[in-house]
Order: sequence, then structure tokens, then C-alpha cells
Amino acid sequence: MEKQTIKLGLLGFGTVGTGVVRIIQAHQEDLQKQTGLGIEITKILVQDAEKSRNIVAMEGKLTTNPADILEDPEIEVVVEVIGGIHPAKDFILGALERGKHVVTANKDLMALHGAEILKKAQEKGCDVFYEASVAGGIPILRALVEGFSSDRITKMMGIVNGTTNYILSKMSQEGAEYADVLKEAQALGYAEANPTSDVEGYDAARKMAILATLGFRVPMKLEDVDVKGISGVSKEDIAYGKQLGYEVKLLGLARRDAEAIEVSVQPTMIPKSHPLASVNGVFNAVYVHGEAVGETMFYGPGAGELPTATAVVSDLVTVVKNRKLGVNGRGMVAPYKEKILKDDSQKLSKYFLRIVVADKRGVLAQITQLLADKNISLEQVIQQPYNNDKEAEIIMITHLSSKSDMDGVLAYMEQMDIVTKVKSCYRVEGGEQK
Ligand SMILES: NC(=O)C1=CN([C@@H]2O[C@H](COP(=O)(O)OP(=O)(O)OC[C@H]3O[C@@H](n4cnc5c(N)ncnc54)[C@H](OP(=O)(O)O)[C@@H]3O)[C@@H](O)[C@H]2O)C=CC1
Ligand SMILES: N[C@@H](CC=O)C(=O)O
Repeated sequence: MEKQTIKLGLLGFGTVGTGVVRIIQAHQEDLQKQTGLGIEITKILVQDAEKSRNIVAMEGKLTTNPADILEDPEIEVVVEVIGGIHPAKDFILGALERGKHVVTANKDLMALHGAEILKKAQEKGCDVFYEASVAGGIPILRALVEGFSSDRITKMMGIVNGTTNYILSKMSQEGAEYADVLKEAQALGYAEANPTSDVEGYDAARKMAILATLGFRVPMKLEDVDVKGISGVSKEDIAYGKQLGYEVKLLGLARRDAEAIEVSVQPTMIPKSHPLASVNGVFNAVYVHGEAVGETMFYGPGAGELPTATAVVSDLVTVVKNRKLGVNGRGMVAPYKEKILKDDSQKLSKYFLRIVVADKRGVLAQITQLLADKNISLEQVIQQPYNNDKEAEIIMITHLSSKSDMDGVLAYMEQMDIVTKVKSCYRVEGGEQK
């Protein structure tokens, strides 16, 4: 007799795992109508079986022994929502080795070891889906793989970390303190177990590596991504940005010019008129420019229990549908293009610079001459007293410059007697071709 349910093993029962259980319980009938099978959560792996849980009905299913899931031949699908590399990687490879399909929300793992995992899945004829790993509840990976399959993507820009967007939005809108808002984001379940990976940009970098791999169809590696986080962004930077017409966001950029690619994550001044400037709180957005389609934008909650679990369960639905059709393991296309990375002289951007200088006649002229020597001209400048009039602060927005020229200018400024401190230097979005 044909099976009426598919058995699922859940690895992890934290923020996302709890959401997965809630959605499967609440939407069981709809899921069954779409896939033709009920989904039964058979076992849940946790670290601490004694911990009090929100979902009491699941308590009899908890285990601390991974073999209860990995070695149960009845379990056909494993959902990994533990996070991190170890032991998640071994669990996923172990599940695939035994012919189980895998759904994961783990961007750390997919950004670093995705190729190995997908190769193993292909060998075993299994599905591996990871929609929740980028931009939480936004179905962006499916959009890139399926929706843009007929186009050539030239640029992706993403606010892809909910925690940092929540922090920057509160600093900008309420003048809140960085450390206080980080604590709030942790309490709301947005931040990673180690929030350094959020605030220093590594989480966003992993997501951008995944987006660039799928969008440009090249084997992008995490070390190919230039990363700078938000821990150095001050309320003053945000205020000056506003004064000049910009919002500060932690922006992921993946850009292709001809065949050369650059991928970065850095605090970026975005013109207030750009749709990404009004993406606030835990919301994420991914802007995608395709040669044929032009500009598109995807928006939604980027973290949190239910939004993230929605993406996990929709992957699960795909696995079950594939199983019905007998096509598991056939939907994945490995990156097939050669990866050509830009060097720093090819990475063009406008910049926001904030420096403290001696309050002497001719200082601004010396600074602008230094920039002019590198062919960098200025779009906007503010100069004002600093440190009780003993020094001056110069805030500038440049026209387009290469990263190598700007790095040269910054290194030189650090040595100049008239410069007390280079306080900030951020990329400014806009000014280049799509
Ligand atoms: N939170 C979010 O908004 C989002 C998270 N993600 C990703 O989803 C994944 C899960 O995140 P999240 O739910 O927030 O994480 P949590 O820290 O809330 O939950 C982790 C779960 O894994 C269990 N666990 C941890 N280590 C082990 C281990 N060695 N063996 C067995 N079980 C273990 C924990 O057990 P116990 O309960 O006993 O402590 C807990 O149930 C991560 O990859 C994360 O990056 C993706 C998008 C958004
Ligand atoms: N910590 C991450 C969670 C989702 O990926 C974030 O804040 O975006």
C-alpha cells in the first residue's frame, strides 16, 4: 500500500526548529493537499533534552542521540536547523549517505561547504534545499535559480542581515545606542548564537557568497567576499549621512561587469530616494538587475521564527513533491561558469569620508589636492568646528573612485600631520552603470 505520510527528523529545536513544528502542525491539511502526503515529525534532536520547550506536544519526540534520526530507515527527510559547521556538516553528510533528503537553513555551512554537500546529494540522488539560508522568509534562491534562469544577472544588492538592519534602523530613527539594540535583536531571536557574525558582516558575507554563486552561476567562495561590519558605525556617521541625503545600511553588493565579478559586504550610504533606503527593522530586501528584465526587488522579513520556518517548510514541500514525481536530486545545477574576480582597481564606487584635521588655513585645499592627485573629485563637502574649535571635521562625498585609489588616499592621510584621524570611510551607492 502506498504511504500516507512522509517521516521527518528535525535536527535542532530552537527559534527556527520551533517555527517549523508550528507551521507543520498548523498547516498540515494544506501541506497534505499540495503534496499528497502528510508530514510526520518523528524525532527531534536537541542538545539539552531537559530544557523547557514552548511546544509541549513534542516532548516525547526529543532525543540527544543523532543516530535516532540518521539511522532510522523510516525517516526520509532531515531538516537541519542547528546552525554552525560542526556537527551540522557531519549530520547532513551522514543523512545524505543514507539516502535521506536534506533541508537546511544553515548559510555558514552552505557558503563554506555547499559544493561538497551538493556533490554528495547528487551522488546519492537526494535533494538538498536551503532557501531559508538567505534573507529568511523571502524566496530569493528559488527566484534566482528558476525565475532568472532565462536572464543574465549583472547586479545584486542585498540587505541580507536582519540583526544589523534592526540595529541601524533603531540608531537612525530613534537615536538608540548600538549595544542596547543588539541585546534586543538577540532577545527577539534574530541574532546568531555568536552575534559577532552578524555585526561584523560575516553572516551577510555568507549569504552574498550563496547569492553570487546562484545568481552568476560561478563557484563563489567566502574568501572572495570583501567584508566590513557595522561595529564601527557611529550615530554621528548616520546623522551626517542623513544631512547629505543618505541612510547607512549594511549592504551586500554582487556586481558583474563584462565577466569580472566583485562581491562585498560593507556599511554603505544609500540615497534616501533608493527603495533599499527605506528597508527598516528586521526586514531584508534583495535588488536584482538582469540584462533582460531590468530592475527587480524582493522584500520581506529576513529573520525570526515563523518567517524563516516558512522558507524551510516550503523546501520540504518541494522535496515531497519531487518524491511523488520521482525526481529527487535532479533539480540542482552546479555553477558552470568560470570565476573571474575584479582587482581593486576595477572596483568603482563613490565614497563618504569623515576626517578630523588641524583647524588651520589651507587644510581643505591640501586634502582636495591629495584626492585630485588620484583623480578623485568631490560631490559634496561639509566642514565644521570640532573639539571645542581646536580642530575641524571634514565630511565629503566623492565622485567615483577605484578601491585601490581610495585605499591609497586613506593610507596617505593617516600619515599626514594635518590629519588627526580618519573617522569613517564608507561606500556610497550610486553613480555607476547598472
Ligand atoms: N533565527 C533566525 O532568524 C534565522 C536562523 N537561520 C539559521 O537557522 C539555523 C538555526 O538557527 P536558530 O533556530 O536561530 O538557532 P537556535 O540557537 O535558536 O537553535 C539551535 C538548536 O540546535 C540545537 N543544537 C545546538 N547544538 C547542537 C548539537 N551539537 N547537537 C544537537 N542539537 C544541537 C539546540 O538545542 P537546545 O534547544 O537543546 O539548546 C537548539 O534546539 C542556523 O543555521 C541559523 O543561521 C536562518 C535564518 C534566520
Ligand atoms: N542572524 C541572521 C538570521 C537570519 O539569517 C540575521 O540577523 O539575518
